[in-house]
Amino acid sequence: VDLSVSWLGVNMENPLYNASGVMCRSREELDAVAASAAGALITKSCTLLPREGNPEPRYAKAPHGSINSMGLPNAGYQYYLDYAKAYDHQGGKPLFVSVSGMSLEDNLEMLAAFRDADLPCLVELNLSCPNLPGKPQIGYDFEASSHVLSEVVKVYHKPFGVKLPPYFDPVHFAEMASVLNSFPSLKYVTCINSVGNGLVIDLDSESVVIKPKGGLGGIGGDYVLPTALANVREFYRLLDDKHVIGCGGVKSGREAFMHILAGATAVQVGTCLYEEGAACFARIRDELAALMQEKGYATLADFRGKLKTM
Ligand SMILES: C=Cc1c(C(=O)O)[nH]c(=O)[nH]c1=O
Repeated sequence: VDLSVSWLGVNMENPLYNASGVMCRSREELDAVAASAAGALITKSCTLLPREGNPEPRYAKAPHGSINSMGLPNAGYQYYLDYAKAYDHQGGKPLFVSVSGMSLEDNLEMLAAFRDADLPCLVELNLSCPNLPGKPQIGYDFEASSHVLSEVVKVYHKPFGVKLPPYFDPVHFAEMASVLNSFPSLKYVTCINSVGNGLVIDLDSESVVIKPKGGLGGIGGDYVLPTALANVREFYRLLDDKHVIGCGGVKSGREAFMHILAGATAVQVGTCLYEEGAACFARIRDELAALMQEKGYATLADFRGKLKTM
């Protein structure tokens, strides 16, 4: 079976890569993803200046997934720009850079810097960080999203992507799709970011499990798979001439297959990568290949977006 996928000028030997935020804050972590069986790699969302992030513990494993309120800890955009400048784009795997400025001005300054560097990597604007105390997720404000994107495309003229929060209402899917469709250079969306502000309680200690925000944090893992699949499917259906990248609940070839069946061009792994390490990519890749073999599919295109309805 052929697991390769080529899209937006990038060629991936398989559709799997890390979810932004997991195993991608330092060059050592990024190199580990590049050295693994992953088909691509994406950086931790970056801000204008380095950030320590929220107080620890800020990540916890939960019975069916994870909770995090990292608070956007990152080395600052220059660090990832330098990594992208030094990266072997020809021989290496596709590199994506995630940008999540603390303000529109910061985002525009970072995007201008990536524009001027004229690198082959694709830039992804994060509209959905749920863990900055006092900062609403841009993606939940359709007018704000439209304004931000209008300003972004004035500065950044190359194809780019956005990381979206999960939506839970058909009207919201339609509204956000309408906003996104008005930006032709926006060529892909990644669905979904963590399901924001969940609360995991430890019964023995009768306590929350992370320190920031009274224990509230973004939820990932098995808990979010149905929501992730719905977002992939709805945006696959509603967006014109854009790719959808699936993220959420992928821990085996099965969920990767589901995301692609729902329409995903490629698939990211977050919680499972955090817990299992980079070996998960070879395992999930082989499981996906076996499933395709079993079902008689030779390529991803044979079943991409072909979810049956009743
Ligand atoms: C960029 C910040 C994010 C963070 C974080 O750094 O807290 N966690 C997430 O689950 N998603 C994010 O988008």
